[in-house]
Amino acid sequence: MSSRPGRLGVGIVGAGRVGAVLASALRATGHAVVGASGASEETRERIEVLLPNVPVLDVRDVVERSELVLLTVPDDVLGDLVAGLARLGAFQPGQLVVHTAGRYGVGVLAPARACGAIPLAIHPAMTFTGTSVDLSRLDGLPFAVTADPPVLPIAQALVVELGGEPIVLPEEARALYHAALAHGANHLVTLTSQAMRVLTAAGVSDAGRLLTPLLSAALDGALRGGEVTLTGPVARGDSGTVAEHLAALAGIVAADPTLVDVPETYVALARATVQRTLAGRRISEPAATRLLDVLDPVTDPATDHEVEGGSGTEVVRTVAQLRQRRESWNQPVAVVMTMGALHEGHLELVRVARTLAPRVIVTIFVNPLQFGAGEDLDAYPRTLDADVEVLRQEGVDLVFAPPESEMYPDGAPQVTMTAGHMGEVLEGADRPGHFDGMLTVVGKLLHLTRADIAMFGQKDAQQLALVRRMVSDQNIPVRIEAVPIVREPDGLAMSSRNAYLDEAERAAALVLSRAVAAGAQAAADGSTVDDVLAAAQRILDERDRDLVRPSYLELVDEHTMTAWGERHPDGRSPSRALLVVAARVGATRLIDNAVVSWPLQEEAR
Ligand SMILES: Nc1ncnc2c1ncn2[C@@H]1O[C@H](COP(=O)(O)OP(=O)(O)OP(=O)(O)O)[C@@H](O)[C@H]1O
Ligand SMILES: CC(C)(CO)[C@@H](O)C(=O)[O-]
Ligand code: BAL
Repeated sequence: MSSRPGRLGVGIVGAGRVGAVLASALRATGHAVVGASGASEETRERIEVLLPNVPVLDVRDVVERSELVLLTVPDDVLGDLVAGLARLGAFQPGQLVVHTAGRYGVGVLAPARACGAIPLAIHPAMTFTGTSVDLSRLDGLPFAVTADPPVLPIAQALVVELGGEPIVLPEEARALYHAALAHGANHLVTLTSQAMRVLTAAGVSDAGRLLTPLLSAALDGALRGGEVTLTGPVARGDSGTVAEHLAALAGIVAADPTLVDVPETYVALARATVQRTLAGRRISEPAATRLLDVLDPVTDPATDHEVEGGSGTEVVRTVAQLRQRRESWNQPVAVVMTMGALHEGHLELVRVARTLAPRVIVTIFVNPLQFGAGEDLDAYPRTLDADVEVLRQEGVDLVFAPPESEMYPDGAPQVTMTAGHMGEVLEGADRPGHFDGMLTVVGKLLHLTRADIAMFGQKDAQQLALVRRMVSDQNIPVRIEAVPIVREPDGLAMSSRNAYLDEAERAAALVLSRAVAAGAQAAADGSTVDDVLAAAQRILDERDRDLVRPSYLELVDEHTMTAWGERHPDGRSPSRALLVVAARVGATRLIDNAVVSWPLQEEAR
């Protein structure tokens, strides 16, 4: 027991790093350490070094012999230990029972309190090595202190005696307090070692030396000034750089899978950084959206890696990643360009592509350039996860699903494609600029994928014709393959926009496929151009006029999109033409068409 007045006999249960250091500090202030318990060899050694001549006793003896019991066991065993000691009757009235678990207040000591002991919780906000080096760290060190109000001064005095600075915390704040400390300190270690591992992978021999000034300055800045001291690509809204980082990190993970935790952490922290810089109004909402797009889950190179390893379908989000994958292939490549929300029509393009080339790339990008003001850019269905899943089942090699910032890093491009007159008729008349935007992105995607073959659906016939024309006018080295329209069993041409239709609209929409089918039948029966149009028009006239507002119904040349009547005012029939129709069904714009061909004798007429 204590030898000098006011000094206490201190017992220490679980002489781990913290316990041994605190007990040693108490001893230095004149308290007697009457016993320590510790099962492991390491603990015993620590007791010998930091607490020489202190007897190693079993737990119960330590508690029974001391006026101040320091419980420094792991958080998870503390509750059971206290309850067990209480059951054994080891605690005494008036005894100070102190624990040092950050996460708990004094509630966990309730069984000791029930025995008349005085429960106190003190937690040094420090990481300890368990050696004498730690003793100097106690000087001025903040300690969280929790105790019942009447005995709070005892806990505070104890901390002051240890050289620390007591910071009083209510019982209910302890878990948050401890979460904040663990997040800040422990995760800082994880983060720093990740940065060191990546630098080592980049060939830097002394990563610690390289990082020390920067990380010290960053930490110092953050502690003094908070988030406003943030620098770097997120704070600048530089999504291109972030995308480049992700691509580079994906590269090192492919070379060394033990680094797989790094891109995951990068993405999580970059997301949080975006949110904070946005909240602090340091970046604009569009800049934040661009950054978050780049950081979308599938951008996570770790996920890419899994996808690649798992099934052979890889999802990439950046131009750099696409180029890297593409360069590793020597075989012919077919590309299927889509805006996602995939359906059987798209899958038919994929299936045909697979028969034409050993490698298939599918691009998924809702291209803002081809949407006019007031069109459905924002509402356009985006179902990336489901799309990737079906493409995986189709055995697609690569899915390129870039965020907008990858395709247009500087916003809308300055130099673009122009469709010319052919882009101003039919769809182009209703959607000014649509085909310019479409051709611009198709051109880019052809360059990026360096595809040998590109698949386009006959459903978007004017698009198909324009792409062929661009490829020819611009000498782009690619073969364009058209795939016939895939229809629902009742004839409706499949389209991602069909998802917008309600039941009544869905039924009313059938009038489009029925109209072009009627025209095609009339041509097969040998009718004149006018009669073919009239047959289609008759069906269109039967439409539900509240729901269907036709935009055009025309017979055109499938390569030039010029109306057949314009070219042949005499009404002579061609051998083959395209019957195209468009209408708004409710608020949804739908298109359809049919290739119509006349019997040979009609052609000769
Ligand atoms: N029913 C279909 N049959 C054949 N090809 C199709 C069909 N639907 C779309 N495609 C083709 O798939 C490619 C990608 O088209 P997109 O992603 O725009 O789909 P969509 O269903 O046409 O969507 P939207 O609702 O915008 O018309 C294009 O080449 C398009 O012609
Ligand atoms: C070809 C295309 C993918 C370009 O955005 C788009 O117009 C489409 O989905 O048809
Ligand atoms: N389906 C063609 C692309 C578009 O409508 O924007």
